[in-house]
Amino acid sequence: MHIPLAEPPAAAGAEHLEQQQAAITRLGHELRALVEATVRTAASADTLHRVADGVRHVTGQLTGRRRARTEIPEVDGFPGGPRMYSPVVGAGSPLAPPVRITPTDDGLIGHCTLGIAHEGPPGYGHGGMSAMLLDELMGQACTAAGTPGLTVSLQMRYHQPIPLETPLRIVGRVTGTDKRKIFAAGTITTQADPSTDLVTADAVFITPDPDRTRALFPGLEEEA
Ligand SMILES: CCCCCCCCCCCCCCCC(=O)SCCNC(=O)CCNC(=O)[C@H](O)C(C)(C)COP(=O)(O)OP(=O)(O)OC[C@H]1O[C@@H](n2cnc3c(N)ncnc32)[C@H](O)[C@@H]1OP(=O)(O)O
Repeated sequence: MHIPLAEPPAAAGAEHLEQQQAAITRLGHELRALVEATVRTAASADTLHRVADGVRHVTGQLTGRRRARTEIPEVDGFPGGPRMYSPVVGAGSPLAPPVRITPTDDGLIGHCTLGIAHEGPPGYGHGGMSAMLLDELMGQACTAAGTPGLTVSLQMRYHQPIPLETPLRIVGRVTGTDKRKIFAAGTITTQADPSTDLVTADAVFITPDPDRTRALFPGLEEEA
């Protein structure tokens, strides 16, 4: 079983997928604005109840077919393609900052800004968010290197707090491989001061064997 990295959407239907992705991105943007307003507001209880009623009404409009748990959305490519609903990079996810990733000669660089919704200590990023950002960047670096894998070990080191509302730079790169094991490293700095590490991480990823891959991801299309 050979699993190819995801290709961009085929020409037929590409326009439909682009329209879907644009709409998903727009809704994600509005939802993130709602989340930001929600965690910052000092509105009265009456107002909060009224807004909650409105949100419940809006949620009720997302009717129709719902995707199954293991289904890969048509707008996504896995592994190696867009992940519209990822809690890290997904433009459609209100949970995601979202991180924008670009390749480099040595791995991947991600850019994002964390908001108050990602707060741990007052004014600073939640340590779990840092782990999520680095896990994603290192995981995607494995995929970009042609060796996609699942995290089996994640070692975090927190050197300085991550400032909120400050553009961040997240680096992920593969440092070695040993059969199905891929070793990776990552750092978070501010964009303004990329030489001062705020958080660093080392991780081990494993490419599941073909039987495990089929069992874990039944939605993956196989290539003969
Ligand atoms: C192509 C298919 C798609 C692939 C996937 C793509 C995903 C693309 C997502 C990209 C973006 C997501 C980025 C976020 C990444 C997540 O969030 S991943 C989610 C969190 N991780 C998980 O849920 C993984 C849970 N773990 C598992 O399911 C199983 O451990 C795995 C990964 C399937 C591996 O199981 P296994 O194949 O039975 O592995 P096993 O034979 O026990 O061990 C293999 C080798 O690794 C070693 N090993 C095992 N555990 C460890 C460890 N903790 N430390 C060091 N070595 C270890 C073993 O000693 C063994 O070594 P050797 O004896 O061969 O030298």
